[in-house]
Amino acid sequence: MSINVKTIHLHKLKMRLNHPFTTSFGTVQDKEFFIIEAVDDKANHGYGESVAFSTPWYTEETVMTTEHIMEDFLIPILQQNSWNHPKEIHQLFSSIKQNNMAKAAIEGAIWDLYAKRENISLSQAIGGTKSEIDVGISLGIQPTTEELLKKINHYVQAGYKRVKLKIKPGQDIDLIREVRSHYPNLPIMADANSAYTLKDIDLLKQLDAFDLMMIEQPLGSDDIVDHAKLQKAINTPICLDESITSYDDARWAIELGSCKVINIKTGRVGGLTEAKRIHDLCVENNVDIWCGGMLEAGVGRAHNIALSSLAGFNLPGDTAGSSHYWKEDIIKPEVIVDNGVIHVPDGPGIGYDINHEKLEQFMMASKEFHF
Ligand SMILES: O=C(O)CCC(=O)C1=CC=C[C@@H](O)[C@@H]1C(=O)O
Ligand SMILES: [Mg+2]
Repeated sequence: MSINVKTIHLHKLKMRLNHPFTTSFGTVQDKEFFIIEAVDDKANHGYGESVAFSTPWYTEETVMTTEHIMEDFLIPILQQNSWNHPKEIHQLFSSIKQNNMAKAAIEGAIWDLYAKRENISLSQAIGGTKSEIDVGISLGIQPTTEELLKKINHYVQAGYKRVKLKIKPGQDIDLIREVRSHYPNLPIMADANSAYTLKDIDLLKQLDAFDLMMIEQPLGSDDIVDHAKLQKAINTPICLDESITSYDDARWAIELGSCKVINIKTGRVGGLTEAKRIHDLCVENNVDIWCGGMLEAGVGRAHNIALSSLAGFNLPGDTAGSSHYWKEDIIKPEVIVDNGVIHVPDGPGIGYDINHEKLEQFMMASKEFHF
């Protein structure tokens, strides 16, 4: 059955995070992004969310490049070509290089629309089987170690299954040692967001003493060669984030031995279809996987929950509850974490309703494109 899209809306929103999020390369507090709303001939509404930040510090994309690519290239491709299933969209968009977050935002709205037309959940539509997913918490760099320990305590009490700490040169070994001394058995991981080079190998070797679950993206954001050298030299498993932007990136990294874990984010890899291919590849090769986060609002979070319901996601993801990020989210009900677990919704599509009042409240602009 073909999907007869009538309109795509690009709603631009701005929402303020409860707490500024600081990494090795900057701080985010006000998040601008797009909610993509695709409407079909039967008045079904599918939703996607763009995850690029306002500055290109995580990948090359920004809120403005996302808008340009969606409006001037991706939506016209959908208007000018015939297609029947969301699985075809990643291939259809392949004439446009990179710009994966723009592609994922549009493809995500079409996946949700498809699932709603079929009256199945998004999880079911992509082949998910889990009814519950385990979640961890990602804590940005804090002003003091006392504040970090206070936050860790809060999330450990709430049942989160692991804690991810952001590290950077000067705030690494001592910080991890301190946290580990307070929590001898807590599953802890560290994310460096590319803050180190191979010259730091002796320092990175010291991490082996703290029994970390993994170290995420210690080296260059597009590197897999130096990561392979580092993985041979340290026991701590390396998890790649920024370096994996496609199925082929994952295949090459696995072949080279650049990592033992992959963090899959739909935005970074261009959508759910590619994310699922990477999932399948990791399962075949016994590579551990978990679902990363991009400080999403409710729509993006719901997509992450559906993705995490695929059987191969064997480690807790960065999909914390709505209230960790926002005073009020744009979905109803909000995402609730119950003792470290999220129950995967089984209603049609993303399984959460849009809170239209909140959507309007946070909307800065809106454009529509007719088919
Ligand atoms: O809670 C989340 O959504 C995860 C937050 C998080 O760790 C990240 C979000 C965006 C960019 C990065 O700094 C980082 C990551 O690298 O995984
Ligand atoms: Mg990361």
